Amino acid sequence: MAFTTPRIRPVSEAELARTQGLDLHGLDLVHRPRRNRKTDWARRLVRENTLTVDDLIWPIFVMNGTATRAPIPSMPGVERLTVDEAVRAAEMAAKLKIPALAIFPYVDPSLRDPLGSEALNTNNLVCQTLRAIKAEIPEIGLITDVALDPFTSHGHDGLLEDGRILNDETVEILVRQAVVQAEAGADVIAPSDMMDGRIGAIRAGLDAAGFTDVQIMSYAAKYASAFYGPFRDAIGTAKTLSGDKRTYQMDPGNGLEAIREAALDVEEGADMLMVKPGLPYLDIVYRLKEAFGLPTFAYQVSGEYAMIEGAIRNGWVDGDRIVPESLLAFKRAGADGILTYFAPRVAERLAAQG
Ligand SMILES: NCc1[nH]cc(CCC(=O)O)c1CC(=O)O
Ligand SMILES: [Mg+2]
Repeated sequence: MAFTTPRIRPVSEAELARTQGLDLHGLDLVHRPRRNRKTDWARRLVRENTLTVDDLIWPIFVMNGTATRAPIPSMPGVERLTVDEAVRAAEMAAKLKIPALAIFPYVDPSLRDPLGSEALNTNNLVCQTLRAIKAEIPEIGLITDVALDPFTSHGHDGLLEDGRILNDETVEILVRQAVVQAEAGADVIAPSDMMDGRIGAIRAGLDAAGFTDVQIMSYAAKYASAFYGPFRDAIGTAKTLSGDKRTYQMDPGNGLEAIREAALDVEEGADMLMVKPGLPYLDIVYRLKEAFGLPTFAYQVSGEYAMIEGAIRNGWVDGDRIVPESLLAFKRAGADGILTYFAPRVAERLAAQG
């Protein structure tokens, strides 16, 4: 029989240390921040920021056809939806109380041309989706992307001439695109093109067409980022894009420039600001919220989604915890809401928690 030392009472770690010759003294502390973390109720009581379903905007991808969902390989768990499926998704989102959807089209390649003409077709995929959702689920907010990249054969957000992006000519088309979207039922116009002067021009165009109540959420600080890779797979521009977008999207090294860009958009009439990408640019979210105090949003973009979801699917991180933590970080930085592909999953969890 193995010999075991009988224990009269449990020995604390501190006592054990003492028997081994370590002399431990208490600290004479007034401040012990850990007191506020001692229990779950105390932690909840002092928590500065929380994530709620009201913080979520769900970006969805739409395509032609009926009753079909097509997986996007670089965004596991995300699918392109035909318009009827998008209506079902909107219904599910409204049930979960997600405030708004952001709509992005996969435009049939045969409809793409150098001018992005299909963007102005009043019956294009975006307009069809807007009308279909508005008819059935009027209570959900609909945000549309203003930029030409889903519609151009070269994959750029604006018009190209000898490899140069034509700023002012592009803005003229974007104004018409915004009006076409507003006519089809868009509640919020979100220009993601980064042309100079487009916010003021779009505001004037919307007002002249009678859409004074349509809001503008400006992608005020949008960086030229590799984190958009999977999105370009989703809308089918990854292969066609000629060159890169560094003459209009911002240099990742710049912070002060984001404040100047946002100041112009505020002056030109933006109702809300957005920063994109999200987690790698939280300093920009913080700075814009501090500087302008406008409703400020962040886009947790496709590449961020792919990184997190890829790690979850490999079992490397705990998805139930890492997703809400990543979104809470945006709130802490000052964001009023987050565009995230995790929106329905998070909304479901929040609803289950009550
Ligand atoms: N106007 C383009 C646009 N609108 C939203 C995204 C990216 C969103 C994401 O990566 O999830 C992009 C990509 C780009 O600029 O090439
Ligand atoms: Mg600008």
